[in-house]
Amino acid sequence: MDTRSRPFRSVLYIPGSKSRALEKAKVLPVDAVIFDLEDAVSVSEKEAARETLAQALAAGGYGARMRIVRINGLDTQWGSDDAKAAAQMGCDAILLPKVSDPADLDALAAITGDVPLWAMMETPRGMLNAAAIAAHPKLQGMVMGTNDLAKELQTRFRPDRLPMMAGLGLCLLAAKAEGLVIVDGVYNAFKDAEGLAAECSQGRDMGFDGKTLIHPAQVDVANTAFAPSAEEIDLASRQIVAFDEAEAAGQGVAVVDGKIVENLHVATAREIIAKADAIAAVSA
Ligand SMILES: CC(C)(COP(=O)(O)OP(=O)(O)OC[C@H]1O[C@@H](n2cnc3c(N)ncnc32)[C@H](O)[C@@H]1OP(=O)(O)O)[C@@H](O)C(=O)NCCC(=O)NCCSC(=O)C[C@H](O)C(=O)O
Ligand SMILES: [Mg+2]
Repeated sequence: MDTRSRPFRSVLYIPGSKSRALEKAKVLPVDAVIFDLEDAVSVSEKEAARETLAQALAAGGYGARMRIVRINGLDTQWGSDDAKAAAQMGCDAILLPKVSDPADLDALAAITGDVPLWAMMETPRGMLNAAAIAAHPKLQGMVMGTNDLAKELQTRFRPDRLPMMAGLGLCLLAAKAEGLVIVDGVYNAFKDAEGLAAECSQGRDMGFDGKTLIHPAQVDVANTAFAPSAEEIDLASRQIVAFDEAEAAGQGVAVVDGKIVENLHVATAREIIAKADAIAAVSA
């Protein structure tokens, strides 16, 4: 499936070192998995996790879920070997942490060849260079790293995420300008479904494609928040019908529920229907 036409409502991090979690992902209704070799794996397990992950991916069983491998940074002692190994794992993309400059992606691509790349956006310099990073020819998607960003910015976590907004906004603009997928950061309190739902709702309103997650308990909340609602699908369907009828009658504008519907609204309506169809396809 083409990356832009597949859903990314729920993108679950799985530590590459945890065989049980690697197995569990095969039955979870997630749109994508980030197999992590970076922060979720302790220093003492780095090499073993690389091998465990290679075996899990070789065994397969992840179905339609997009398989993304997050390696350690190339400035670490594991990064280069991770990159070489990930390029042979048959994954769908490789995710590089702490991308601050397009040259970081050049360095990775020199090792990984044609494998599509994703970028963790989580440093102040990365925020400022978001447009240039998004324009990298091998880049397919961006993932917000809001924990690292908070650390670098020395901000406090707030429910409204006000201190993050400049960075989130810059990355969203950059990703949208280049037609990339962009996924929001994690919600750390994985037992707080209400807080997660509020943050997912905010992320959806802002235009993120989905949410990165750290625990299976978070999956249903994200899948619901980032899917078109029944009301949105119903309205989109009626807008398309009304606009088609208006056009057939030689008019450029229709009215639905007291609001005008122009060709740009119909384009959005068609995207909503396409997303609902894509979700139905992966859920079947
Ligand atoms: C947070 C956890 C350490 C909690 O683990 P645990 O105590 O084992 O949870 P449970 O007992 O509730 O687990 C129940 C079952 O679910 C499986 N499980 C747990 N987590 C996952 C997962 N992420 N993927 C798949 N399956 C998972 C358990 O194996 C249990 O299964 P079973 O026994 O068969 O029922 C743990 O959830 C965890 O390690 N989560 C991932 C943490 C992580 O990946 N962190 C790094 C990414 S966040 C980040 O770095 C973002 C970014 O870089 C930034 O800067 O913001
Ligand atoms: Mg991080």
